[in-house]
Amino acid sequence: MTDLRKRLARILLDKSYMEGEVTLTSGKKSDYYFDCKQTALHAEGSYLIGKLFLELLKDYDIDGVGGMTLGADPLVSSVTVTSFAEGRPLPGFIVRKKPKGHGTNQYLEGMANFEQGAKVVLLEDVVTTGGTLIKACERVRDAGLEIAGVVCVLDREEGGRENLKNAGLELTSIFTRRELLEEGKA
Ligand SMILES: O=P(O)(O)OC[C@H]1O[C@H](OP(=O)(O)OP(=O)(O)O)[C@H](O)[C@@H]1O
Ligand SMILES: O=C(O)c1cc(=O)[nH]c(=O)[nH]1
Repeated sequence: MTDLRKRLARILLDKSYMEGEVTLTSGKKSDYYFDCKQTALHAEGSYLIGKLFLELLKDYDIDGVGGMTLGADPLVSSVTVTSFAEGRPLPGFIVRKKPKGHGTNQYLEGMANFEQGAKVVLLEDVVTTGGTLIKACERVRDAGLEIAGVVCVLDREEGGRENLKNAGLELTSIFTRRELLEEGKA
């Protein structure tokens, strides 16, 4: 797994890291940004994310994974495909930012693969304040699922872990920002 982490760190730093002033989802300003989708939609990046998330999930007794669109969409697919290939099939679901508005008018997509009370882990690409994950968790609980954990590719170490803890959620990450920069150097 060390080798996989190193390879993922290189792709993240190469494809996803950018410097320059940006406004974040929370409205905060930052002088750097991780566009994680560039890595999650890269062939090897997608493979590595699936493998490393599954490794983080190996001790979780869960029925599936999900996450808030759009960042989590490719992550959910990576994990479902990899889980099948590795003999531990985990279905996935996606949480919409707004209810569909017509047809089923639902927030969650993919629910035919889940029963009420199913235990799930929510996936996230980048955590800054944790606000997106907290909102996703509310919607998932409202739909009758149980949250067994929250995991992300990158924890920017800007208070998200603490905010999630205050909301009763323990964050696990493939990388903290510090770890990513260390791994990328070595
Ligand atoms: O921890 P937070 O402060 O909530 O910030 C992190 C969120 O911000 C980004 O999503 P964005 O809102 O840009 O939406 P997108 O994935 O639809 O592009 C990212 O994908 C996370 O979901
Ligand atoms: O906080 C955010 O909105 C955010 C930060 C970041 O580095 N990457 C991202 O996709 N969102």
